[in-house]
Amino acid sequence: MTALLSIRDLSVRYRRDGVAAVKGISLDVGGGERLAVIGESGSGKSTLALAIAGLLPGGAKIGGRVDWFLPESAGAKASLSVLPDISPSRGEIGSSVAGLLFATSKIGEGRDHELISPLEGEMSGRTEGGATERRPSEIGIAQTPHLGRDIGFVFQDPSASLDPVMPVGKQIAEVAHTHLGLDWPQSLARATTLLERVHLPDPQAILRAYPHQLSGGQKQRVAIAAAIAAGPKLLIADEATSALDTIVQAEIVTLISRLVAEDGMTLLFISHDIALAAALADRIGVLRHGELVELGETRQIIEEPRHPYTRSLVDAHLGLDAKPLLDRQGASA
Ligand SMILES: Nc1ncnc2c1ncn2[C@@H]1O[C@H](COP(=O)(O)OP(=O)(O)OP(=O)(O)O)[C@@H](O)[C@H]1O
Ligand code: NI
Repeated sequence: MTALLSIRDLSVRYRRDGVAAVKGISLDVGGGERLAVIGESGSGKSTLALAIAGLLPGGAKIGGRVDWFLPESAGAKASLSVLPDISPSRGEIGSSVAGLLFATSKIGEGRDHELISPLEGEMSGRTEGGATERRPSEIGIAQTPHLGRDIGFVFQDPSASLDPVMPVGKQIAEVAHTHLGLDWPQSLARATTLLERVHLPDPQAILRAYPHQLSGGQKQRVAIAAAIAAGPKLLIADEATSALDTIVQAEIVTLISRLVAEDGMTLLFISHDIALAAALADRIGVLRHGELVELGETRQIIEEPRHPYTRSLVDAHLGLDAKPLLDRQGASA
């Protein structure tokens, strides 16, 4: 399996004097694989996801590196420029959750050296006012991802990623328009197709609906449609089903699984729920207090966990529910 991205010795500290939220994580994510990362609240799952997507807040201190191996047609070559890049849109990303999915900024540009400084320095990507101080790249030819185009990000709360005053069809179409260069009628047609693909009833009506007119599950389907609208290589779902009831949760997991297979995407599925992770992942990584304590094939993690903590997660689940973890299937999506 060819790696899509390679994470080496990644550490993130939100505060200079604070403990690291993730510590020394090394991990390769293969192209087309479905990797779940599980762990209890506060174990660093979101921090890892945000670091990969280049979405950590400006004050975060990052060590280690993340290298991407995007196909020629996708990621732009890393910029070796050391000129300051003053980008207002980049500043917005740190401050606003709404619109992340639709961010048009080239968040990844030149980021291989910004995101992960070889020194444990301040993250240089977003200083106040959006000014960027560039460091010469350590990596040189590595390619860098753009949020929206190369990475689709689905958050736990769909309301946070959808604009409340814009019809959802327009929000999805904008992603296609921005990243694929489609004209507006083509972008709207793509939005309609995507609404069909996420199994929303009456796509023509939903196209014109506002987020508040949709249920939580429907909003999450819209958020997923927007996340995949530009055909990203990597889909990151961070607790994307946690706010939904069990049945809708299973439907959304099945939906994500189908879309990932259909589009040949790589999936990073973040969850505190080992059963959900087992239902769709090829491999599972277990985070505890910011460290990756175990990483293995789903079957090995469930049937022969090596780390005592993984074992306790599996046992705790089996104690609650006798259904074998590996035999679960999501409901139809
Ligand atoms: N913006 C932030 N500023 C300061 N500390 C933070 C910030 N975000 C997260 N942390 C801290 O970093 C650690 C890891 O948090 P993170 O959100 O990555 O965990 P998580 O596994 O995603 O948890 P959850 O399951 O609750 O979403 C926690 O101690 C958390 O309090
Ligand atoms: Ni989280």
